[in-house]
Amino acid sequence: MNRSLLCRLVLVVFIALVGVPYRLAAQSDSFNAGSNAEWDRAEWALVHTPGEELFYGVLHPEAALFERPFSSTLASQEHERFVRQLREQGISVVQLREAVLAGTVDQNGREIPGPALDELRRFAFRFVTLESEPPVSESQQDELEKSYFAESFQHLHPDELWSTIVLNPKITLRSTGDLNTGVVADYAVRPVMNLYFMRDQVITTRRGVVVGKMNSEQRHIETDIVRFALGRMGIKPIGVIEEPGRLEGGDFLPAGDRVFIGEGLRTNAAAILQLLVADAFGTDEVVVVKDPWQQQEQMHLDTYFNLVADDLALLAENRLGESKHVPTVDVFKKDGDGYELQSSGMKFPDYLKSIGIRVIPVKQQDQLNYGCNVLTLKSNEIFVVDGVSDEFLAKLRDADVTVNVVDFSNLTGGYGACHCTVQVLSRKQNVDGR
Ligand SMILES: NC(=O)NCCC[C@H](N)C(=O)O
Repeated sequence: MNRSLLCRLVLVVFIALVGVPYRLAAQSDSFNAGSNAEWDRAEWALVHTPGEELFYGVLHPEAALFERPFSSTLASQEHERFVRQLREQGISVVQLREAVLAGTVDQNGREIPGPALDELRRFAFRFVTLESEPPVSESQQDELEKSYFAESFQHLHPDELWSTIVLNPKITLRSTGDLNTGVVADYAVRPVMNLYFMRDQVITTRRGVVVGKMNSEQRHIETDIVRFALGRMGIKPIGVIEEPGRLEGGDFLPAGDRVFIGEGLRTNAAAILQLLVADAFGTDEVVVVKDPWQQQEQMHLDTYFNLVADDLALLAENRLGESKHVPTVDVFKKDGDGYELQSSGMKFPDYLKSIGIRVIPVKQQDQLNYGCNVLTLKSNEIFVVDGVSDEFLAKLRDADVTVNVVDFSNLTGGYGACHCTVQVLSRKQNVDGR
């Protein structure tokens, strides 16, 4: 059986077995999210300046999926400066917190009663857990939650609802018998300390936003938060990845009439199949970059590869030549309503050459210092983090790339840089079509 037939058969069997696991819906008119190519001018971006949730992460970096110890206070300050720089570049930056709290507080910080606040309160309530030690029966638990606890939750200010969402508190009650109020609690939190990596919870294709599914336990609920925020912004996702799919935004790069999607440590074939079946990319070609080297320091495609212009890319040197870490590509082509597998197994650098993309090789030390994780503002203009070598910066400038250097000394401690921290929700297509 030839490959294209096999691929079609897989799609047909998949749909027959599980249905189209993917809800396509029209986008709201109020905000047109969509990104055609990584080198188009960035217009709107969603970010999150880390707050109280990051403090818990820096207490034990490895448990938080972080690279090394750093300060959460200094990381927040660096992020605020970065947001200012993005705005100076003309990008409309939306803070996740502002989107989540939209319509619930006035200019003086007073809460605004109404449907928006009710919805936020209901949403935030899902992020808090109440238990008893020793455990009580289900009906007693219900009673605990529905009456006293739910009532106290009604008094929380939107700021506290936000804290509930990012800290995920768990309260365990113990009786103190007749002493004082008769009860004491132990408090635990499961903070969303990786939330500032706003690239990862969703992908923005030329058709709109798709909500992903995070691979790690620490990041699971982030997609719910971002989805809620998008709703507040009037953005209706065109799809949501379902089990057993895993999709993280760092694996996705739109490139005009094709997209690159990494299949590796964080994103799996099941998610890519769902995206193909639903035509979520809306492109003629889908290039699946299969990573033979799955490890945390190059967890996503955007940690070792990036696009700076329609004919210029960055690629980690240890993904080139005869290295055993060279990825291969599966290339899918649009055929009628679906996609068919056109080729499989070509080496990624050879494929890039075949489509006219020049590669700037990024030395291992520069890759480790997040040299590939640049944010492309428009064709041939990028943000890169401080700490990469002068040699690398010179190579970029020799290739006519305008480079804006930003200080991420603490932020990179979380294992990511400029690209990882920004979800570009819309880019303006270049007039000449490039
Ligand atoms: N796109 C990216 O490469 N994001 C970086 C995510 C870092 C985060 N600590 C993680 O391991 O998921």
